Amino acid sequence: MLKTFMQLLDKDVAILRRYLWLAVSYGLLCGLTITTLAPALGLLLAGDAAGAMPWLAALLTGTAICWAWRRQVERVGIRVGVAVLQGGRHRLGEHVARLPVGWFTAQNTARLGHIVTQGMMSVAQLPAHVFTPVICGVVTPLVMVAALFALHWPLGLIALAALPLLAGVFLLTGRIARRADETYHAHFADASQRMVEFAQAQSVLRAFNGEGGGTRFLEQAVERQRQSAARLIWQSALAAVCNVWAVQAVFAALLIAATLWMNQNLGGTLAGAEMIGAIVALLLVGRFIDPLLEVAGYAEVLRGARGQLEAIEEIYAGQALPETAAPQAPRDASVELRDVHFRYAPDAPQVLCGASLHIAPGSMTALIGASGSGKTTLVRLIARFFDVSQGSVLVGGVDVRQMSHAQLAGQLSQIFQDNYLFAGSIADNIRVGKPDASDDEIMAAARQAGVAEIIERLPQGMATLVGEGGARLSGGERQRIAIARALVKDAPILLVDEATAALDAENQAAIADTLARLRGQRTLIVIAHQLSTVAMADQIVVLDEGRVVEQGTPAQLRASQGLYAQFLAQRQAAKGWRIAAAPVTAVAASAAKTAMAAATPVAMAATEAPATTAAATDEANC
Ligand SMILES: Nc1ncnc2c1ncn2[C@@H]1O[C@H](COP(=O)(O)OP(=O)(O)OP(=O)(O)O)[C@@H](O)[C@H]1O
Repeated sequence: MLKTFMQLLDKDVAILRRYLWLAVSYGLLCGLTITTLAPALGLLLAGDAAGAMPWLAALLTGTAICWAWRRQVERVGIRVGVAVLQGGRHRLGEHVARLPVGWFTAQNTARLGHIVTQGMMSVAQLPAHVFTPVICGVVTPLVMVAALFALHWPLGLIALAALPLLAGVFLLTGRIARRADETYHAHFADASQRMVEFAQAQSVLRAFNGEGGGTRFLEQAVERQRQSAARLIWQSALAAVCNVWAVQAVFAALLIAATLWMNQNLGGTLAGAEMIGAIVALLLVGRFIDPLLEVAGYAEVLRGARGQLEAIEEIYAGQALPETAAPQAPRDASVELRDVHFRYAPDAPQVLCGASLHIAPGSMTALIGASGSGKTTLVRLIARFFDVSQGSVLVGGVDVRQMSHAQLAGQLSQIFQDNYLFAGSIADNIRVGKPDASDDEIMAAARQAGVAEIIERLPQGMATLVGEGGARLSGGERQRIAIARALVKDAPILLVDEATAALDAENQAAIADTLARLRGQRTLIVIAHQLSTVAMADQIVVLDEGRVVEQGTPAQLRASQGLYAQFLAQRQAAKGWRIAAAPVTAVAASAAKTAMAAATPVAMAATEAPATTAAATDEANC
């Protein structure tokens, strides 16, 4: 628990140490103050009021100091909580930002959301509201054990033996409810994820609702959450009752021992001082039990918080991609893959099996292949979303693992299918590519990406708000803004996933036009879906089952009668198309026209090639 707190606080950890020191010394002070009751009461019962005065004065002073000390403990506890909320979220965010993109599964994303919104708040409240009474509830009885020993050693012995016994009971009951707690949190995260999915997938759900409940997944998740919540409540109540019973059992044992001692005195065998001692001991027993009851009451809260802290620990356990201590600057805008093997997880099938290719600076490369052949994975590896399992990826002649994150990011711009627009204006979203871009630069990128035509139609132009995730725009408009954002960055290498499936012909043409304009200015690596794009490439790379099976100019591949030539022939047979080996400028100029006229994606053709699935792409195939 403390380790996670220290991780969250990092440089602010000194405040946690100060808090712990204050809380422990507060517990000690409380214990010492309570024990002054013993001589004070003893002397008063013996009729020595004058002798009791210094002890009563000590009791009063101790109480005043305890009160002031407690205020100080709480103040510092609140500062720890504030530091957790302010710095902890930030540090967790920094850690998560360094994790490979593969970490962001739906489950991890939901868990992160739950931690940042709810978990962090509960954790931040712990020092001020939970740790103080718990620390005090552990330290104070320890001091009182010494006092009980001094009064009557059998009582001290029972009290001492009770402490590890109670700790054992608390741990046991904590373990019983812990599994229920873990299940509840897992189901809570799942239900939250399903809720978001439900909201986002309304169009799909409504389209299929008649067929019998697309909401089934959400209903099942909510039901699982309800059941696990009921189990958690039941088991938590049971644990709380067991804890209190255990403390009451200790109280009963001490009471019996003290009463027996008193009975002995009533029999007249012991002196009056002993009798007074027994009465004082009874009082101390009561004060010994109070803090323990408080700890028992907080055991459930602590267990719940432990679940949150463990979830934070799991996030911290995610391994960031290693950064080199001696980064090397890229020499040019080339890209090279050398015998790259890759799988998404140790037990997952191999996705790339010895892929090698070289992309010259300033050239345009079209990646094509059947669905699942590894095109997106290959591009992700160039951007170092993950590290290769074997082989190497070089950007500008330098292994991406030997470059700093900033150096690599400075070389690359990306336009992927899942381009996300932030809630803000069109200009804000374009500026994400280059935060210090001038208005002229933003406008130039907007023009280049065809955004200028969009803003002309909008009354607020560049200041138009796009909504969360760009929800107020069409798929094509979002795509163009994402292109402008990538262009304003002005990186020498542009990675493009030509997501045209959801775009209309006009937008497809705009994208094709943009690519044509950029040709020769940057190194373009395009997962090509349009035959027009493929045709304007300097080089085509055909992937099949994670391997580069063909590589060359469009003319060379047509002539080689391989996979590329096959699907070209299929397309031509189906549509009567002809991809002319026209000069590049002519192709570029006709790109928009081609896309408008035919718009048959390469991916479609590629799916007609021998089917490739992740399951088929296993070790044996590599
Ligand atoms: N995050 C991931 N975790 C595990 N496996 C993945 C992940 N992303 C992709 N895969 C698997 O890797 C294989 C290659 O996927 P990839 O997306 O690279 O193919 P692709 O050629 O781009 O396909 P498409 O044209 O359909 O987009 C597929 O079998 C896919 O299931």
